[in-house]
Amino acid sequence: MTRLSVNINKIATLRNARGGNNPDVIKAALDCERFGAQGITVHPRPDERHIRYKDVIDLKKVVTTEFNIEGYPDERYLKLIREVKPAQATLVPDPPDAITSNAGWDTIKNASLLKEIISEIKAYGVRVSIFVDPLPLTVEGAAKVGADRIELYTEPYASEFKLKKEIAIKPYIESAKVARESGLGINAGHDLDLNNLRFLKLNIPYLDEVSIGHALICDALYFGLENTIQLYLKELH
Ligand SMILES: CC(=O)[C@@H](O)[C@H](O)COP(=O)(O)O
Ligand SMILES: NCC(=O)COP(=O)(O)O
Repeated sequence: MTRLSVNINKIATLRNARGGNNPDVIKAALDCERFGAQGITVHPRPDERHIRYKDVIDLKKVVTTEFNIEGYPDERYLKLIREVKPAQATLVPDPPDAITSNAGWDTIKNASLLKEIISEIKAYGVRVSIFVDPLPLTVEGAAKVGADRIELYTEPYASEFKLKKEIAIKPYIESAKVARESGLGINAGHDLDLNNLRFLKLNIPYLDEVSIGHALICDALYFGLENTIQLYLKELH
């Protein structure tokens, strides 16, 4: 079964736009779970443009599905992981000024950094996933640094999907095969939506989890949050 983890960053974007507490991020997370989400993902960024570090502490108290915290492993992120001990920490190589995530880790160049950080986080009993491009050698590198899972960065798939989906999916099939042979779990995320999700799932049926935020929250503006979550779940079955 492929779990749907809803990334609620953009709920926090809307909340922060007016400085109050509407929409309420905690309520939105609980509603996502009530509507069928099998996980909640957040990506607190250093500038707190959307999810704030305090949101993460508050969410930990109420989230009952898998809590996945994404981020660059700087000291503030590691302190948060130590304190919150989520089900999963997803390490992303984003610089602080990145408008959004736009690349995976170079698991060969960053091997010693990742090895040290991953063993620290795993010592807290937290599963570690690392965000990677769909490159077989990079995936092998993820296994060598001790990751439990990879998260395949799916923006290239999403942008090429519209032109030639059979070509767009190929590196992901290859990388998922290497991941499976290396004993890694397989997550995927970034720019997944109602148009491209089913084809990804059909071609990587053993996908453990997809984390979806931007497109899902945009869809919810038109279809409602409950209906939208159900629509995304249908694409995974
Ligand atoms: C790692 C990943 O792909 C998502 O966390 C994405 O970075 C969402 O971040 P924003 O919501 O800030 O675009
Ligand atoms: N890891 C991907 C994620 O959490 C959400 O990415 P997006 O759907 O907002 O592009």
